[in-house]
Amino acid sequence: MPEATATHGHSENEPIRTDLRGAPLLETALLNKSTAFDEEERDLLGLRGLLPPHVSTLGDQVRRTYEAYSRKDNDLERHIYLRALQDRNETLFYRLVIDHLPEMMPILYTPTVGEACQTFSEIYRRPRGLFISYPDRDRIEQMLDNVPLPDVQVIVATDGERILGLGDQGAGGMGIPIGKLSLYTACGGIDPATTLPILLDVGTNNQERLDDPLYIGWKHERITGQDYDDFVDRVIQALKRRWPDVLFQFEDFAQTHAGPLLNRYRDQLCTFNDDIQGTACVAVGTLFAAANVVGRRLSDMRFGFLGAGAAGCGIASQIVQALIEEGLPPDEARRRMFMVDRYGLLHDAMPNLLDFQKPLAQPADHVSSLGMDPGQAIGLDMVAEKAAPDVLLGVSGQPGLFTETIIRTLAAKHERPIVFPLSNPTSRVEATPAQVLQWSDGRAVVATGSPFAPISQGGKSYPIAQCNNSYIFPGMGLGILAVGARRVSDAMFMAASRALGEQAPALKDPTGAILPPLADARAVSVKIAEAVARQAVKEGLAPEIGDAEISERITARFWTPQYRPIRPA
Ligand SMILES: NC(=O)C1=CN([C@@H]2O[C@H](COP(=O)(O)OP(=O)(O)OC[C@H]3O[C@@H](n4cnc5c(N)ncnc54)[C@H](OP(=O)(O)O)[C@@H]3O)[C@@H](O)[C@H]2O)C=CC1
Ligand SMILES: CC(=O)C(=O)O
Ligand SMILES: [Mg+2]
Repeated sequence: MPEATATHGHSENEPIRTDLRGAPLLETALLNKSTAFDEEERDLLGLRGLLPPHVSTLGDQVRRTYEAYSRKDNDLERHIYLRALQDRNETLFYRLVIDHLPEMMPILYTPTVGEACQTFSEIYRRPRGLFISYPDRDRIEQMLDNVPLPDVQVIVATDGERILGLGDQGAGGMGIPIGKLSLYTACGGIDPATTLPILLDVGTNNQERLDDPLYIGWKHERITGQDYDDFVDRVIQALKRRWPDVLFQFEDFAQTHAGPLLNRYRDQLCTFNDDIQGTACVAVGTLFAAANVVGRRLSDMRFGFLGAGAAGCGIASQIVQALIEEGLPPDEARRRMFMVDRYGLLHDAMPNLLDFQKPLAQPADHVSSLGMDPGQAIGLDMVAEKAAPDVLLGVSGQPGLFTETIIRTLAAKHERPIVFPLSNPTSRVEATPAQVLQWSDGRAVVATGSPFAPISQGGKSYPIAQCNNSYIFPGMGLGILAVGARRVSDAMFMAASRALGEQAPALKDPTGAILPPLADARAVSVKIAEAVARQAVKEGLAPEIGDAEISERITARFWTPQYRPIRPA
């Protein structure tokens, strides 16, 4: 008998039946109501005396926990508090988080989740999710048997090698799947009983972690090559056998693995890579809105990138597709992309381009025609000067590389430069919004990957949009599950980008924000889910159902934190 099963799709008054009694029930986070168990439940479920006599409401509990949360003196302590609450009482955790989403998102997610991953071994309290460690590779089926809630519908998995812009965090990377799945529920209405965070523990090359006596992971250098591929394949095949329809999200894999794993598995199961595709999707959605603010079409613009890795190339590929859909020939669309990586601007005369970078490399003769020398490493400052991109995106994971000179150069060439320093966490941002606005005299349209407070400058306040894949994946998951999509296509991501772009306040008022407020995240996810689901049906990736039924299904499975009566089985 599972501890608790999926609770979506039922009316608020329909009882949940359980065999659990007394203390074990209070220990079961998905069923625990703590002081909100009513008199009848206390008698029927062996709780009398285990709780103080006053029966609280969920609202009382939210007030109590918010006060306790507010008393913590730093963000990591607030993170620890929220995670402990999640492990104690999930309904209350989600009610609290949803009621304070703009305030708590930076605590549960970037930037604080980065610190939580770095300190994961010290702040570890209770088990959550599945650690599949390389030495256990012959026991994967057995480990899957141990998953407490067997109705798994969404998995987020990482191997911890590229955690935000913080590099290899080994098993501490588990903080990311836990955080992302919390957002699936808080922002996308995915029933938490159907989610499973997974950490693929293949070792770590982070010496600090290896030297740490408290490190919770496998103390071994990372396995690589065929051993790595075989291990990941074993896990994925076992997951497919157990949950054939599961949505599997790859998260924070290093560049060497991110693209190859996606390409290997995207036609084998319902899967996507959030850093490649989710990031591309939110960036393109935000660019649709930004283009509206500056009163131009994307297909009239050029795009400069710092960082031609998983995120950078993912974003560029989807922008190319958007430009093609606006009418540009594919070659011309690609010539609009200026991808600057560690060794300079990518062009086709460069040796050692990675396979996924090749389609985005500039023709060397085009580079020359713009006055740049393909025989030399071409830096971003040169690209800013000679190619004059209208849009500059930062996905390098390196702080401070959007220098004053670069931003001033772009601001001299464009009335409204669009500048998105997207690297996470906050400590890795390529330039702060305050810098970008200062160096562009307040003319730049800015969005960042991590949250920043509004900037006041020259008597004006500028809201800073958080262009983060968290706007996308919750709605993506909701749409996929609602119609039972078998695969995740690029066109489904494009539909999500358009649905996001259409919700930008800037569409109605060009001085408005380019992304909807975080407080509206649940409504935004529903719109994205509808668009994604419709696209899946259109492509034959989901059963043929009409728009009205799609909306009904999304509403029916949208999970809301509320206490339902609990009764003995
Ligand atoms: N806002 C959002 O929603 C998202 C933001 N991100 C952020 O984007 C960043 C990158 O992620 P991802 O693409 O997956 O990582 P990758 O490692 O795949 O890509 C980073 C790229 O930047 C290059 N790079 C490193 N240093 C420099 C430099 N000094 N100049 C130019 N290029 C450089 C790297 O080269 P090399 O490999 O040689 O080091 C690599 O190609 C991270 O900080 C991540 O948090 C990612 C996903 C979503
Ligand atoms: C947001 C995200 O997925 C990242 O920074 O990796
Ligand atoms: Mg990520």
